[in-house]
Amino acid sequence: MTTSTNFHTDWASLLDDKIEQFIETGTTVLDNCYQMDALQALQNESGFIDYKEAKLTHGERQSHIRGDSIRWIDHDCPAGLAYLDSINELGAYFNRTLYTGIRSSEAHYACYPAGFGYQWHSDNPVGRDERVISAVFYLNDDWREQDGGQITVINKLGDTVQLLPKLNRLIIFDSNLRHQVEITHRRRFSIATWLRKDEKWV
Ligand SMILES: O=C(O)CCC(=O)C(=O)O
Ligand SMILES: [Fe+2]
Repeated sequence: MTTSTNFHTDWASLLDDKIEQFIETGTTVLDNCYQMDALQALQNESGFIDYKEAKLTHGERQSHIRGDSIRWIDHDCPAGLAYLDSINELGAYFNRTLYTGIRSSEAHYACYPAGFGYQWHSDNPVGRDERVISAVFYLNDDWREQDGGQITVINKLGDTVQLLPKLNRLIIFDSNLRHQVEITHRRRFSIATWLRKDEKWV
């Protein structure tokens, strides 16, 4: 741990009741993941960092597809690293319960300005499958329906799941599922996170 902030979360107690749902649908949502000091540390770090422009895999921003600015979590982000330590515990939980073979994680802060979203996509580029599970954690106080910015996921059964990006909420889904971010009407902060089956690259 690189910070004294408390990021401890008992993933089994949050997920044991939902794991059947995750197997069946490829999606689940957890609320109240962390304590207030951890949330504040993440909010603080996400709001005071210099965002780089989001890049698609071919290296060019396409704001008609995605409108977020991102910053990858690295050694300059102590709260983000503590968050990733806890996400690695989540990966260990999935490996124990579902034999997912997760070996690394990666995450970036993202900020969507009002008027932007992220159109339909899946998190593995065509022909790749290293990302096993996607998890998006939200940092937005008092988010309301009229603020927009919902994440919409088509689950394994073909049903549409739509959720608000509320503070302390983690949405977890199979990285191959298609999803989008609806146009947000307020500045929207999140941490996009992936559990991967290959070795860490940072
Ligand atoms: O912020 C979200 O709700 C999802 C973001 C996303 O799909 C991505 O960054 O790949
Ligand atoms: Fe995505």
